[in-house]
Amino acid sequence: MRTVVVTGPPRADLATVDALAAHGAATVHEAIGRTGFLGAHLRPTHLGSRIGGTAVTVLAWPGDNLMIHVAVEQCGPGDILVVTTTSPSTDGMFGELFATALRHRGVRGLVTNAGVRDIAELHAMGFPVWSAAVSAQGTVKATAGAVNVPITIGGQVVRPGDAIVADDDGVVCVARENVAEALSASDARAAKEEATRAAFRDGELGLDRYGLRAMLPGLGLVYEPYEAP
Ligand SMILES: O=C([O-])CC(=O)C(=O)O
Ligand SMILES: [Mg+2]
Repeated sequence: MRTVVVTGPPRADLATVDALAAHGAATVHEAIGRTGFLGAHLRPTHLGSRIGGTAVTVLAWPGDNLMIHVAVEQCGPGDILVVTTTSPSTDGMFGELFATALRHRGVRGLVTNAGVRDIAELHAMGFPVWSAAVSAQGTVKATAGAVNVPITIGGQVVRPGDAIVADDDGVVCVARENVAEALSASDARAAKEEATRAAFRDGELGLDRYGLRAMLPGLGLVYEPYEAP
């Protein structure tokens, strides 16, 4: 494979990405029409992080982390490194040394559908990582791949400079040209959910609030409404 390194992709506006990330992955995913989700197989190595940032993408060979070393130099403040391999691999190609180098450059986290390691150290550092596997298996540094080309994870295309929102619910990608629109849709969804939350707090049922009760007979559902004592 020919190595492709593109410097300085057009990045989504970071202030808008930050506002988007505050809504969290599930809200953003819903607000943009249930698209952009990178898949339930990507899990955080430790719970409790919610980050947003702009993607620097890596296409590496399985069992080979050379291109992550190449990519580190392309990363700047507000970026999130997003790594895939040319064929499936669970090898631990990223760990606390890379996290240390990325943090120095202002990178906010790592997303990969391959494997990572040094979980205790990553946790202690508070460096957020989402991966498809955890593995002590080491990797070589031998094969050229690509940095900052469009990649695919979970059927979702991630282009350099796209917005990434990641938290305990998983990872969502928003195309960089759609970030402002995604933010207003997420703001609207959050306002709607706040009103629903207040109604639920007061005892209103989803069956009534969403107009579902009228549908039930048509679905053949026979039920007795329950009157709480
Ligand atoms: O160096 C490696 O091969 C990956 C790793 O464990 C680290 O980044 O700490
Ligand atoms: Mg290590």
